[in-house]
Amino acid sequence: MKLYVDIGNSAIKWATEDDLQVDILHQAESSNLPAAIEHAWLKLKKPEAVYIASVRQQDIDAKLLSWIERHWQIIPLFAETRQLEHGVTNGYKKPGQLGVDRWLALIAARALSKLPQIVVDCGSATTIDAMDGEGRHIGGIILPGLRVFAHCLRQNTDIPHYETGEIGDCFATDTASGILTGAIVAQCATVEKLYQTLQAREMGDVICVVTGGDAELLARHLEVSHRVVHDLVLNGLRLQSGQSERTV
Ligand SMILES: Nc1ncnc2c1ncn2[C@@H]1O[C@H](COP(=O)(O)OP(=O)(O)O)[C@@H](O)[C@H]1O
Ligand SMILES: CC(C)(COP(=O)(O)O)[C@@H](O)C(=O)NCCC(=O)O
Ligand SMILES: [K+]
Repeated sequence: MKLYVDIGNSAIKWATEDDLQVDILHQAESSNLPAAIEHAWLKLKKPEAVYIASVRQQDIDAKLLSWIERHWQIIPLFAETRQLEHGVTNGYKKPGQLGVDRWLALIAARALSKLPQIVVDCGSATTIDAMDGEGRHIGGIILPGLRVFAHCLRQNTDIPHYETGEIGDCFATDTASGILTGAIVAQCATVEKLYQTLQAREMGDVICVVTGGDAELLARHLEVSHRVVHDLVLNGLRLQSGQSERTV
């Protein structure tokens, strides 16, 4: 059994080879590792290999690494951002600077379609990357994710306490809804802008793939056609680890 692990700034996600065949993804908060995974991982059959993609600090990775060594006597392999892999060329000036989660999402997206693509990952940050029909990553942007967006406002203003908001149209009529709607509208409008820019550049069809913890929420409000793929990063990790492409 192979275990694939994606450590983001908010959540740790994991899946076995079998889980990925049927789009199952498990998750826990990534703030308290390894305690957050211990209960679930102790129930797993001992894996023959563990592959990790992490955008967290090295001491967090190190704690998980020693848990894995202690319980399963194996040393996990860490994914890395590359210059060229699975038909995708990294567009960053310094390729290694691109987050490994973004890189893996790109190679998984390329395995899904050879059309030009916008790849959106809605997590702690929302990243939006563009890739042309030749698999060239053109570049992308980083926005605060939906939660961070609201958190930033609370941290930097004396905005009075507010309850949960709802999204109606663009014109919210209470504080909570104004903040939530602001975050969603800002992100959707940005995705749409990059989509249209790529469409004009490529002069043809473009597809949009959305992943990450807030994918469904954002997707509900996106006006461009799109597809939600929850396990995009884990599928990229699986590809980098040497497994063949899967038709998702
Ligand atoms: N059950 C859930 N538990 C925690 N966060 C969730 C859940 N469902 C959706 N979310 C949202 O997903 C976000 C985390 O998404 P994720 O892609 O895992 O982020 P990251 O890769 O940065 O860890 C959270 O900020 C939250 O808004
Ligand atoms: C942009 C990110 C913080 C996103 O992290 P996430 O929301 O998945 O936790 C991460 O991909 C990262 O640290 N990237 C390095 C900088 C870059 O990609 O340019
Ligand atoms: K992200």
